[in-house]
Amino acid sequence: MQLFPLTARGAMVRRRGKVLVGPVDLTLEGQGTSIVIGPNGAGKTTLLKMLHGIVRMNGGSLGWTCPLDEAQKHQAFVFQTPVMMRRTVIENIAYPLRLTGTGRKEARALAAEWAARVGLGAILERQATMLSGGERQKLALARALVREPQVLFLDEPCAALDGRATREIEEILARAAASGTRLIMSTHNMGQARRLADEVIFVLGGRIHEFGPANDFFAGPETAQARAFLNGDIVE
Ligand SMILES: Nc1ncnc2c1ncn2[C@@H]1O[C@H](COP(=O)(O)OP(=O)(O)OP(=O)(O)O)[C@@H](O)[C@H]1O
Repeated sequence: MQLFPLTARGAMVRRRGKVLVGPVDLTLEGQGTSIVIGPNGAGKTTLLKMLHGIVRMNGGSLGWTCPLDEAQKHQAFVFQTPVMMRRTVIENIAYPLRLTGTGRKEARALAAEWAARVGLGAILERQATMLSGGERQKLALARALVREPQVLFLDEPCAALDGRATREIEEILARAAASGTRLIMSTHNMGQARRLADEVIFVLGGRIHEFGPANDFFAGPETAQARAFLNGDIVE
């Protein structure tokens, strides 16, 4: 089943009387990698969670080509600081499959396969809570990808990682994208945005300020705010 396009119309998240995101009008097609950028506090995290359907909206609508609960089954989300279960690496990766009814043996076989793909094949039996930041993020990616989601949302997955771990994570993401997984990801790292983006969503003050092909955006943003942001100026 093809979930896309994802369509947001006047979508809005408000908390304590303050608009955090919106109104957002956006249509995302089923191809490529969308990178969400913007200043601190612009609403990137809230936007991703809203699109994924895990924050309550206070207005507008969000729709896939199928009902939201059906669409949920084909989506995954990787958080900036993923939570590890107090179990082994392989059990953490197998867990989402077990939840959806896959038998133990098959779940473990698939988990081992994904662990190897993300470079954790040698530490299957290690306690996940003992992993380094980079290893945790790789585990989180394997745990998300093992379900073969159509779309993977990622919120700053490399924020706390060193260069090497960042490069390894980018390689995993590039492979996922090449095999057809739709990525929608926020980052503070403009180098990373340029490397991974097919399309850019520039968020400012909770709204989508610019949206379009990454090449166009980086070659010549349309608005003064986006130009200033790319220059490293403070943008409010
Ligand atoms: N549940 C909440 N209640 C009230 N305010 C919130 C809530 N969640 C987020 N905010 C505020 O909403 C704004 C947007 O937050 P969000 O985390 O989405 O931005 P961001 O662009 O991801 O920021 P950063 O780049 O710093 O991670 C911020 O001012 C934040 O403090």
